Amino acid sequence: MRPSSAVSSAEPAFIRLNHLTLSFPIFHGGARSLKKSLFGKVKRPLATRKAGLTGGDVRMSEDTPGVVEVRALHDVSLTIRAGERVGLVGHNGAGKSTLLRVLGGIYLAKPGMVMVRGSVETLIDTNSGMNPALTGRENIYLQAQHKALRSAQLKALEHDVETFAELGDFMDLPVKLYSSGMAIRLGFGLATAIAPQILLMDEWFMAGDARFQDKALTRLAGVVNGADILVITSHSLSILEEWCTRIIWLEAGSVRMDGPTQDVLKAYSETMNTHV
Ligand SMILES: Nc1ncnc2c1ncn2[C@@H]1O[C@H](COP(=O)(O)OP(=O)(O)OP(=O)(O)O)[C@@H](O)[C@H]1O
Repeated sequence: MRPSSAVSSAEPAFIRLNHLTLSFPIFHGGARSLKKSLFGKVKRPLATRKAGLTGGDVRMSEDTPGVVEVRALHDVSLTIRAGERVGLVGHNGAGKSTLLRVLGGIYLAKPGMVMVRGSVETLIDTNSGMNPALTGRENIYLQAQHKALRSAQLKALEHDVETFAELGDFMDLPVKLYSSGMAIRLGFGLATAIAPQILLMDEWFMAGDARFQDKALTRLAGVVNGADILVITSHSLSILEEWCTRIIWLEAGSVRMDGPTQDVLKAYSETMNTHV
């Protein structure tokens, strides 16, 4: 099975976010010492600190009194249409992975704030969509079941993933015994076997060994060509330059710049260079 044909759908893929804000509560009112150390001296949200360094905004919740939260995304509005290859950049903790997880339905946002149309495949967590108690092969069968593949398609999927992942005997051992690199091989092979309309990808796939990275990039090219929309987060500007038509630069959970790849990467690099 070649990773090229997108799952057919009557309508082109489409993503829209409307004023999306997403926060993680980090402790409740009882934990006074942490609250005191965070807010005791400044008496105002740490959001007022110099932006663009690390993490989202640590602040007192406006909705739940006494709760401190990390605001990972703040008032993010954007539209991504079929044919766009979007890269997410930003400092550590800027909100890139959180945004990917929202688009992948892993974090739930309020209805009306997130609209995703089209089949979605995520390359976000090494084990996402896999049952660690099952063998690699059984996980392939599980995916085939979810996708309602017929017997011949299942055989093709099994052959394709097995050949790509090169796990040898481990294909018939439980995934929980795999190293992280081995889990990536299987997860990547499975997620890229049938191109979705929307591919959401974190840079973790680069964690494989050098040979795997070459194979992964070749395979990915097929998937990207088959998918309507790619959203990828990476700290590698060369990968983003190569793969993306548009870059969204996140800073402390907000969109700082959104535009053509060259323009945004230039501005981003200049700012990053002045921070070091
Ligand atoms: N499950 C969670 N619980 C609490 N806080 C979280 C959680 N996930 C993310 N955060 C916080 O949300 C903010 C954004 O994190 P996120 O992982 O989206 O950043 P990122 O841009 O992907 O960073 P990196 O480049 O380091 O991978 C960070 O401040 C992080 O501490």
